[in-house]
Amino acid sequence: MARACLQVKGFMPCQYILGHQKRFMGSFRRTDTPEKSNAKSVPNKKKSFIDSLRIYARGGAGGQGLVKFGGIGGDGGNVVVVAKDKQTLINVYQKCPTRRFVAGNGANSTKFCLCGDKGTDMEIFVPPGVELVTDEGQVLGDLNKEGDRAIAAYGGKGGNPDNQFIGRRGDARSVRLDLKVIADVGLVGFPNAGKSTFLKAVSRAKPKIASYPFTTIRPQIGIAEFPDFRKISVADLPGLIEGAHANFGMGHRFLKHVERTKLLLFVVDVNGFQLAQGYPSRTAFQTVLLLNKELELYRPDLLSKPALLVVNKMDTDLDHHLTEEVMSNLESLPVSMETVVEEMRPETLIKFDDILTMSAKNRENTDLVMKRVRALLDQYADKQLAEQQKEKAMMPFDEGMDGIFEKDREHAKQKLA
Ligand SMILES: Nc1nc2c(ncn2[C@@H]2O[C@H](COP(=O)(O)OP(=O)(O)OP(=O)(O)O)[C@@H](O)[C@H]2O)c(=O)[nH]1
Repeated sequence: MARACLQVKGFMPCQYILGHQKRFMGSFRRTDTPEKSNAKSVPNKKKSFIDSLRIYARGGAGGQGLVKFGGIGGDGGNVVVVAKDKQTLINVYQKCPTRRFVAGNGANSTKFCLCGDKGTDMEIFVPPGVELVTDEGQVLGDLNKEGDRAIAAYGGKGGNPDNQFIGRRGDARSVRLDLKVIADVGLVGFPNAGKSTFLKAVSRAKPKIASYPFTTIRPQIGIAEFPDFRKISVADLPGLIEGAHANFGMGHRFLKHVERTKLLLFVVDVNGFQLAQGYPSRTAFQTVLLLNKELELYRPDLLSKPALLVVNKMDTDLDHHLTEEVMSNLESLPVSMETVVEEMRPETLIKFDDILTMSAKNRENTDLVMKRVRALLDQYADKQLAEQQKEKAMMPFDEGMDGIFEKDREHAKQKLA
């Protein structure tokens, strides 16, 4: 990717962008793959937020059986990860800095107690939104709401006739607890576009706002409340940069939070984006295409999410010249794509449900944007419900189909007779 960037005139090599971002972000280290980054990640004790934690989980060993009396050993306990509200990953780390979680062993069978007791499960409480992933990339579970559970490591079977009464060892593996923000709306944009300002305008959240890029280095969730008490959660996600899909500039750590939001709200600065002096300058239209491309290269299915585009900082475009330019370019897509270099062009274009303008700073049109967001969320929820009902009606394993199984049973009985 870095090489590809270099070949294009005006394209900033990703490592340069990264180097610059590093300066802005202080403690962030370069990571080429998420696995690598997490393999090394030991949370800084001073950090108040982490969105990924690698743990070692070992199930308890099975108890020994008693051959003489045919006694069965107890099964080893499991290491279970449980979603709990108000829990954080940093809590998990603070409670167990070694990040080693071992479940209890099953009890041996004795002549006084032929069936050994099962080992105690080890429970790890994590915040909802955590995904359990092994080093091999296997997803063990997705904990979306309080009470959801997944097993990180199974306990070994107790000794029994099948294993010659020798209790088995439990599973032992490293598991990554990957937290992905769950929100109705995810704000997506380049740094400095005004995402945090928008969040502040529509909710009571108090995100950090500054005129330099990468002010937001962790997702912030605000709740927008309507007069009829309807609430919509909005996640301010850290700004993306070119090459984020290839994990440049902590790209994956930022992009992963987009996955679980229901609607994507793209925020672009009408003046375009320039990381700093000496870096390539992008027009607002180019930033839309680049964001589209980053998402496409990271996970193409994200493009099918409901999406709204908001062109921000209208107060700075007094003669509306820039707004008209970006609007006309967006209207004449895909023809207008011919005006940008090929490397910026996405293969599949996001279908925006609407394109709006606002001034987040002056709170102009911010309510209108939220009203549109609400209408779209409702529209998509209705659509989803209708689809689910349609699917249910077509499913053979439905209540209405019990009769068919009944008929099958009757048919089998007749055959046997
Ligand atoms: N003139 C004007 N300035 C704005 C507007 N919205 C945001 N800004 C300014 O733009 C700068 C960046 O705003 P942020 O809200 O921090 O931008 P962001 O997209 O959250 O930036 P990152 O945290 O880097 O991702 C701040 O100086 C804001 O005051 C707007 O509508 N008009």
